[in-house]
Amino acid sequence: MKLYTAEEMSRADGRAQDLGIPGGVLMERAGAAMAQVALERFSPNRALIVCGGGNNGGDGFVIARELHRAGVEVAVLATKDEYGGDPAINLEALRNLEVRLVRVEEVEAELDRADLVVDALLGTGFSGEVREKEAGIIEKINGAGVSVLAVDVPSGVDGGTGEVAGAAVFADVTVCAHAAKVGCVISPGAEHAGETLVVEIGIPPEADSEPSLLWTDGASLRGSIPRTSAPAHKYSAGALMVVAGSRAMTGAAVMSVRGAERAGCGITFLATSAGAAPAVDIALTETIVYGVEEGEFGGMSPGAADEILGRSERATALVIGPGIGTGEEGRRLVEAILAGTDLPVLLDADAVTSLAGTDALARREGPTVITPHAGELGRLLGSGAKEVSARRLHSSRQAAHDYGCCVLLKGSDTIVVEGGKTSVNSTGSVALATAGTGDVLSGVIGALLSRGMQPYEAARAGAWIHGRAAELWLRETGWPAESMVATDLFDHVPRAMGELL
Ligand SMILES: NC(=O)C1=CN([C@@H]2O[C@H](COP(=O)(O)OP(=O)(O)OC[C@H]3O[C@@H](n4cnc5c(N)ncnc54)[C@H](OP(=O)(O)O)[C@@H]3O)[C@@H](O)[C@H]2O)[C@@H](O)CC1
Ligand SMILES: [K+]
Repeated sequence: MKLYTAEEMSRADGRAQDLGIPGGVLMERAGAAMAQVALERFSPNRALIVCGGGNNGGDGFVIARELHRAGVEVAVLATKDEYGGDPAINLEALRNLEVRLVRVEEVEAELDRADLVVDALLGTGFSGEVREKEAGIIEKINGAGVSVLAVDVPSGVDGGTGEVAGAAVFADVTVCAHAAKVGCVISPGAEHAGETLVVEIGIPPEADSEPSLLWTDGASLRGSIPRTSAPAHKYSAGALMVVAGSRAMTGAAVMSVRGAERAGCGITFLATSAGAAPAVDIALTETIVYGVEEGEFGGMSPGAADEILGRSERATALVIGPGIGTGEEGRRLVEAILAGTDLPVLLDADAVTSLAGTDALARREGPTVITPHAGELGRLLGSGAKEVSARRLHSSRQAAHDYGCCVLLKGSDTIVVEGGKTSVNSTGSVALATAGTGDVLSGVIGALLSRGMQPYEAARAGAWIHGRAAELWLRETGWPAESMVATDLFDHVPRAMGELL
């Protein structure tokens, strides 16, 4: 699937028109294809088409004409007094056909009778906060409990970022013209979009440009995972040092290491607190477990950094963070390890949190991936979880820029950013919203780093494999998503990875 921002879409549209394809033709094809989706998905009897003053509204007029032609009883709200260009032409056709045009005061009554609303109020020409009049219409649509098909992007969602500053339509299906709009796949816009579909509208490949955001699907990763070829030994297949766990959190260490094993590490080492080591050792048959000096709170003490660095001599990458605990000791330990190695490092969970307010990341020259969720990134940036959740694309890009590392922002729309590159992951399930899945992810990406993948590619691939493993578990068990536990992922990580080879 191709992802376009509003600017990229309007560039492609402009180039198509420069090539001699009239804008009206694009609008006609968009509207006709979207009407077809409406008919197939919803089999409506009575549809209300809500049309704004721009080309999104113009698409809506075409949809209205097509639904009318198919025998659907159609009512159209046109919010602008005077239309111009292609929308005006299509509105005129509706008048000639005597399609019912309703006033904004009649919207509530129409919503009561409709079994489908087509939201063609605002498209890619919108950003910021919806004005009062349109916000009122959006609230009525959301309150009506009627199925909603959104045209191109749910009205009120910023098509280029997924940000929602005020009122925004909640759609069941969003049908995008030519390319999926970024705002439909990044939260919170993604939750407003429902299912996102793309229809062709006649823009030729000659009009396309390289998108600034990549959709991480299987095809974009196939062949990127290094294979172990003969002659191989356990170190050449990837040797990962995992620095994880504390007395209170032994599971995090186990899950990170086991994720790494299944993602193909030749050998795994674990450094954990001396108190946690015996329990962890029993759970990790294939791993070399080092119980290191323990600090005050049952975690590893900063003084353990030298031993950990020494034990990492034969490692090809490190994972630091799962279950190590936050606080002063954790911070000093992480800083000391980072200062002592140029190996590729993945920092997760507590390690990310503990680096807030330090320059340890910005100073570091070795390849680095951080894998925070919104709360952890909020603490790191000093902006808070709410701000990160509202501006996920902006926040992950800011962190990648400020800290000069690869950032993987977890969520249903996992975003990976490094330098000028940004991607959004395509796999996953709500099943992953359970304790320990993040630890597994750190191990999977750590393994890929240890096997020689570059940070951005390792993070993209790891996120895809992790999400795909959850999908495979759901498919195989048929169990409710809520019943999955993180350890269920282990058996499915290899199969997910197998799909990329
Ligand atoms: N071009 C293409 O590639 C193709 C585009 N296509 C379609 O066109 C769409 C893009 O059309 P677009 O550019 O005309 O903008 P659009 O989304 O209709 O928004 C403009 C309207 O929004 C209004 N408005 C703005 N801000 C507002 C606010 N805060 N609160 C309230 N209202 C606000 C603004 O009002 P104004 O400020 O002018 O009074 C104006 O009326 C695209 O999504 C796709 O569906 C397809 O037909 C095929 C090819
Ligand atoms: K819309």
